[in-house]
Amino acid sequence: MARDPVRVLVTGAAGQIGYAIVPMVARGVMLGPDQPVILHMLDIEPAAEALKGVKMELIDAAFPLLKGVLATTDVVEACTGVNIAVMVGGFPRKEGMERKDVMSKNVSIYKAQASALEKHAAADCKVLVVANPANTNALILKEFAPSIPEKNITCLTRLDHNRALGQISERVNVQVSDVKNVIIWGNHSSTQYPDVNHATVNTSSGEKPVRELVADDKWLNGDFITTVQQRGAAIIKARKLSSALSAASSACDHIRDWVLGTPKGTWVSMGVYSDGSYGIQSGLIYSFPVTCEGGKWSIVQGEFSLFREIL
Ligand SMILES: NC(=O)C1=CN([C@@H]2O[C@H](COP(=O)(O)OP(=O)(O)OC[C@H]3O[C@@H](n4cnc5c(N)ncnc54)[C@H](O)[C@@H]3O)[C@@H](O)[C@H]2O)C=CC1
Ligand SMILES: O=C([O-])CC(=O)C(=O)O
Repeated sequence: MARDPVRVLVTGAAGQIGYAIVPMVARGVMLGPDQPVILHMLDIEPAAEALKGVKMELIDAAFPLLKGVLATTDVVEACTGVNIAVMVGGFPRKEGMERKDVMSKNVSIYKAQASALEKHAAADCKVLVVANPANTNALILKEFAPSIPEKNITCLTRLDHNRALGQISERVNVQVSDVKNVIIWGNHSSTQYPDVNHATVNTSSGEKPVRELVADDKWLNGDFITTVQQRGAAIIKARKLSSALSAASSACDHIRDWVLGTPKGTWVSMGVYSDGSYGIQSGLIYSFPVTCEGGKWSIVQGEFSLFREIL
């Protein structure tokens, strides 16, 4: 029997990440090849024409899984009945800025959109905040939408996680799909801590620790960390625009694993509300290693004595 479509909201849909992510959602990259979707796309009035153009292209692409497209500048209409909300709307930083420098502009958007989501989204709506500063925007959304369960509000640090996997795969010269269990701790900002102390590489003779294969602690404790922390700035310097295709792809990874589950023995990094694990203040939105099952995430516990020492 055909499945009911899932309604996926993308805010800021006329922007760079929006333009990259909506075809991914429509093609099944986010929710799987058998899951029909209805896209709700929100942007603001000055981008209304561009948003119309994105809708036209989605129709022209004739995606078999795409069962409807709503393109609107009305936040209530956009949020009504959505099961998944990917919150990209906001302003990106420019070269030389930190992500917190867009805080005053973007935080007010999340305050305003929280109540529309709270009142009009489906009761079990899963929310992913992408717009920067992502942890803060998610925290604001959580504070201003108190009836959305805390567990349903997350932010994107999967891009940092994927960047860490990419750096290790380049360094050891293995497929990125053979590297797993890096961890991004903290904020999606230059203060994050990319941790490879429990990461492994799948080799012909079994799983080997990343530290053993890289065999260069100076690099792992130095340039590796700063490269991941500063990758967003490096992309802005090179492209004169912030990362978009990798952000869109990582946002799909985040939602797919949350909804469909993480593979056995694998964890991923998600910005989630802290329950006090690892001594992190309860209620903050913080990136932890998580596993997902049955549409729920859980913080991986008890494996990381080394991280405790760092703290
Ligand atoms: N968490 C992460 O890993 C990443 C986060 N980002 C952040 O994602 C955000 C979007 O980036 P881009 O797509 O490159 O920016 P963009 O400027 O290309 O697109 C943003 C879109 O949001 C729209 N917008 C502005 N205010 C809005 C509102 N109140 N409601 C709905 N839409 C609104 C704009 O009109 C624009 O179309 C930025 O804050 C950026 O820093 C970017 C890359 C990675
Ligand atoms: O660096 C930025 O401003 C965009 C972003 O969050 C990233 O690429 O990680």
